[in-house]
Amino acid sequence: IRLAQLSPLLISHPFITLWGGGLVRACFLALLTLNSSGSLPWMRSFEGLQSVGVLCFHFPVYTTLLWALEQSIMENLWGWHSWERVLQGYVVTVVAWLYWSRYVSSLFLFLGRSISSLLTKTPAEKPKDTQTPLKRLMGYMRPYLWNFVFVLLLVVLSSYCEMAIPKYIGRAADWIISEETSDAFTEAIRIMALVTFVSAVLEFVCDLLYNVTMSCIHTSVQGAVFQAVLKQEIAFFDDTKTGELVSRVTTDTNDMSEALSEKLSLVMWYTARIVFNIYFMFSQSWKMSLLNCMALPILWVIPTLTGHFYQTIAVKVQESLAKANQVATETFSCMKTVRSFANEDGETERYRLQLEDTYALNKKEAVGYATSIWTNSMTTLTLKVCILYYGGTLVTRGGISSGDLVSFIMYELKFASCIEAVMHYYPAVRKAIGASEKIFEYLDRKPKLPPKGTLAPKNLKGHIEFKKVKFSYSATTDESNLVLKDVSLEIKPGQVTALVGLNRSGKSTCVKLLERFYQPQAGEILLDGKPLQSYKDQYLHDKIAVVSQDCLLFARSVRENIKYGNKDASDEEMHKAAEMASAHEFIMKLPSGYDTDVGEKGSQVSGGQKQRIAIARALIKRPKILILDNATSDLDTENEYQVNQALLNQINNCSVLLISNRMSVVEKANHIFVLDNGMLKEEGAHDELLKKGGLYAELVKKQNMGFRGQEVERNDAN
Ligand SMILES: Nc1ncnc2c1ncn2[C@@H]1O[C@H](COP(=O)(O)OP(=O)(O)OP(=O)(O)O)[C@@H](O)[C@H]1O
Repeated sequence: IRLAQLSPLLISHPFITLWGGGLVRACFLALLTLNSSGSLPWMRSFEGLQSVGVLCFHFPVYTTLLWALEQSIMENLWGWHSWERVLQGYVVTVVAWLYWSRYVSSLFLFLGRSISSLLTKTPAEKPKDTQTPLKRLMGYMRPYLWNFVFVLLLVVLSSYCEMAIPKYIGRAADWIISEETSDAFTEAIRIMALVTFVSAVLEFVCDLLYNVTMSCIHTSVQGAVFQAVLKQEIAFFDDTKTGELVSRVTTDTNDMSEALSEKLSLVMWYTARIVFNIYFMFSQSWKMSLLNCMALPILWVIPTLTGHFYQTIAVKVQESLAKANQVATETFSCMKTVRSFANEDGETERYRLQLEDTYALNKKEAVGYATSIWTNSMTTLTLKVCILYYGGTLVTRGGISSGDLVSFIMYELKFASCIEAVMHYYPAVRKAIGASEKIFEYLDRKPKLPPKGTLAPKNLKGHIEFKKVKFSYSATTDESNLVLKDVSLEIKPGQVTALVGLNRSGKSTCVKLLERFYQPQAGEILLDGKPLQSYKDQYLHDKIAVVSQDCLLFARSVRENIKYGNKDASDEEMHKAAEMASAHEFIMKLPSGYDTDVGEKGSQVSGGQKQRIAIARALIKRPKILILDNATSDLDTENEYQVNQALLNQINNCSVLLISNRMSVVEKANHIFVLDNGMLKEEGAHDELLKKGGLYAELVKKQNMGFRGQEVERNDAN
């Protein structure tokens, strides 16, 4: 190249050599890249070829720009093949490659997705797995499209007005320096005052409209996430911790909407200001503006890289915070257990360890933030010094007026602060988008439920049949994992059927299958001869009422708890249900009767009272099938017997499935099924089973012996 440059043909045309050399080098490298079998796939990609372009043409472009700015270019024209320049070329190419691969591609993706999501009519409720968080967010913004169009218009107008002010300051400065006519000065001041006022009013209206719109979007996203979580199958709740769910629905959506309402609006404002800033700068002095713009790519690369870093780290911080929340939620909800084991220090330690993890991630985040701010300040500072120096020389040469320089310096200062602001807020917006990924994960998750049923017959007999049902909580159907093994049983209409067995034999699992919380892996469950899944979900839950051992009450009044899911029920119906559950009497003695708040999880009432309220809650539905799964276990033997008897006597025309560990309670049942380790061992009436002398008889015997043993012990103690 050096020899060619010095040849008699080219020595008088250094510019042609510069550009021609770049072109030859680009063609040669591109050919090599595309034809060589050893080149890497990314090199053959569009980004790879772009990088070749940057490597070969950045220097001719740079030199030409310097020439346009009337700067000395002799050294560049004759020294572009030196090793320093070659090295500099590779450094610039690496930076450009990072810039292209991270920023430009994401910008194109952003624009493409934004436009397509705004134009396509796919409703936000029907997400596709491939949709990115950003596209999903745009989906929620679509109903407010016109609000956003109006906001954008206001942003443009107000930014234009704001950016016009330095121009009139420059004019006023020119008047002060020349002291010609006062008209120009007063006109400049008048226009300045007017545009300042208009800009302020527009900004106010815009902020108001934007924030109101964003709060609407926040509410709808939060509602949708909550609804999506509630729609999931029960197994999802078994696997996902409550703290994590709460964190996703509240903290994450709040963080996201906060960042999007505040930070995104600032990014929008400052971007519009940058655009008008550039416009006014070029109208003041295109040469100085060109110099200013040469620094732009460097100013953009930094936020892009830090933005990407933030996005990745934000997801990790969210996960870590969700885990810490889980520890806190679990500890507070089991506070009595924690206290009774005096394990406050243990729980504090667990929480501390989790917070340490979050702290480590926050430190990384802080390093990224500090680096981006520092590099940004350094670049803008250097740029300011260059502009002042170059502007000064232009004024002395008479290229521009002093007022123009004053305006330009003001534009330059604003430009720097706008770039700084975008750099500051842009990573936060990316971070919010990163955080929203997890939220949309829940929205996108399709519940693993069977197809919806359609049956809702007016008259239901309440006849249930289990036919060779096999079930395992894990996906595998290995014999060792099966909780129910070929269970066949029948609950006849209007009869009391009991299910007994040792702990963990699968009794409650049968109930969960009846409630359709899980699906059997083999066999089928029939209700009035039709498969259970062919019934409508709401219908099924109206007809089947379950009172289980862990009957949870909500932190609301007794009235609200009994009418839960049946808020239209009358007070008479509520009283009747409470009487049937032997609850009316004690409820009336509570401080505010039916309006007494039962406290969190029913902490303000005793275990037995809780269970009676839960029974009333089930009876108010007037169910066709009533399942009592150890529903009265918190009552003493005497009370349990009484409540059960009262219950069974009053319920007419209703199939009852009774699960109890007390044999005295089940002995009155019409039919008894005995489960052992997930298998049906025996069935029959109480007397038949006793005579048989099998597992049931053994259970009865052991319980009687247990009671007698306790009595003997008590007598001995007395
Ligand atoms: N959500 C679940 N996920 C995984 N395994 C479970 C789940 N619920 C119950 N199991 C397991 O299924 C088996 C049967 O439990 P199930 O609660 O049906 O028995 P049970 O006879 O009602 O016991 P108990 O009388 O103690 O209430 C047990 O081994 C239990 O650990």
